[in-house]
Amino acid sequence: MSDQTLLNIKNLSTSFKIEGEFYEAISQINLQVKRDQILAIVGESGCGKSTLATTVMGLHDPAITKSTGQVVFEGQDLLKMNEVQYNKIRGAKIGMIFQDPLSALNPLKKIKDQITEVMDYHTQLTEKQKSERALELLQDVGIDNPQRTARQFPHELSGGMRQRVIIAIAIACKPDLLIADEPTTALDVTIQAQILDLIRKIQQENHSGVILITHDLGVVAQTADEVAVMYAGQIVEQGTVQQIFENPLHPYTRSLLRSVPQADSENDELYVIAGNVPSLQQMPKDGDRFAPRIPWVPSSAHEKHPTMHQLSAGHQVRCTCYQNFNFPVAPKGVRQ
Ligand SMILES: Nc1ncnc2c1ncn2[C@@H]1O[C@H](COP(=O)(O)OP(=O)(O)OP(=O)(O)O)[C@@H](O)[C@H]1O
Repeated sequence: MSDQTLLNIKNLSTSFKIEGEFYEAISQINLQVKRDQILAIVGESGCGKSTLATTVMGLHDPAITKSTGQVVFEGQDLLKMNEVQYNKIRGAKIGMIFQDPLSALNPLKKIKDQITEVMDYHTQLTEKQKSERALELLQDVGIDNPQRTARQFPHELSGGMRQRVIIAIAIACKPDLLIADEPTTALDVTIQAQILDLIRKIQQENHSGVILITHDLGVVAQTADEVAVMYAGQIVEQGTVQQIFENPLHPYTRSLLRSVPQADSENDELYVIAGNVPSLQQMPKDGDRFAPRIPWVPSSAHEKHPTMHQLSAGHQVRCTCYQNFNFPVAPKGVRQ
C-alpha cells in the first residue's frame, strides 16, 4: 500500500434489515483512494453507490444496518469508531457533497451561518475569523458577490449557486478526502461542467483524494482518474479512466458505455440495458449478477462464484465470461 493511500476499503459489505432479515446492499468491496486522485464510482441507480459512501461516512442507523470488513482512513478503521470519534473526522477530514443541495441546506439559516457552523465544531477560530473564512470560501467556489450571498437564504439562490455553497461547506476545514454523491445531477449541462471543474481545482489545490459517485459516464470521462464500475452491490470492473473507456471488458461496463449518446452517431438508436438492477431480496446467489440481463450469453460462460481477475496493472474485471465472448452488447436482431 502506497504512503499516498488515504482510504483503504477492505472486504466491505453493508446489509440493511428488511422485514426482519438482513440483505446485502454492497458486497466485498475492495477499493483504495489516494491523495491527488479522483476515483469515480459508476453504475445505475440501485447499484449500491450511495450505500458505499454513507458507510464510509458512518451515516447508518446501527439498529437496521450491519457493516463488515474495514474502512481504513489515515491508518484508523472507521468501522471501529464510536459516534464521538466519527464526529471529529466527518466534516473535518472527510467532507461530503450531497446530491440535492436544497435538502442538504437548512432553509431557515443564512448561508454564512451554515458555513461557519462546521467551523464552530472543528476549529478554534474567533467569530470574526470564521466570518472572514466564510467569505473567502464563497469566493473560492466562484461566487461573484460573497458578501451578498452570505446574507441570503438557500431559496434565494439558483441550483448552481446552492451547489457551490454545499462545496464551500464541504471544504471549509480542508478535508483530505471529499466524497461527492451525484454532485451535478440536478444541474444543467453548463453549470455541471463548472462544478466538475471546481471539484477538480479544489482537489488539486488541497492535494485531496475524491470519491465521485455518478451514473453518468460523461462526468467520469471529464473528471476521473480511476473508475470502479458497480453492479448489484459488487465492483465488476476497475481501472484507470483510459483502461475503462478504451478497453471495457465486463459486459456491464460495455453495456453502460453503449448506452451513452454519441455525438457523432445521430442515427444510431440509443441502447437501453434490458431489465432492472435486482432488489436486495432478489439478488442472484450464484453466477454473474448481470447474467439475467444478457440472456443470450449461455450460463456456462459465467463463473459460478465470480471473482476479480487482474488483467494488467490496475485493471481488474469480475468473472471470466469476457474471455469467451467478444461481447457484442446485444447481438444484432435480438429483441430486448
Ligand atoms: N436504508 C435502506 N434500507 C433498505 N434498503 C436500502 C436502504 N438504502 C438503500 N437500500 C437499497 O440498497 C440498494 C442500493 O441502494 P443505493 O442507494 O446505495 O444505490 P445507488 O447506486 O446509490 O442508487 P441511487 O443513485 O438511486 O441512490 C437498493 O436496492 C436500495 O433499495
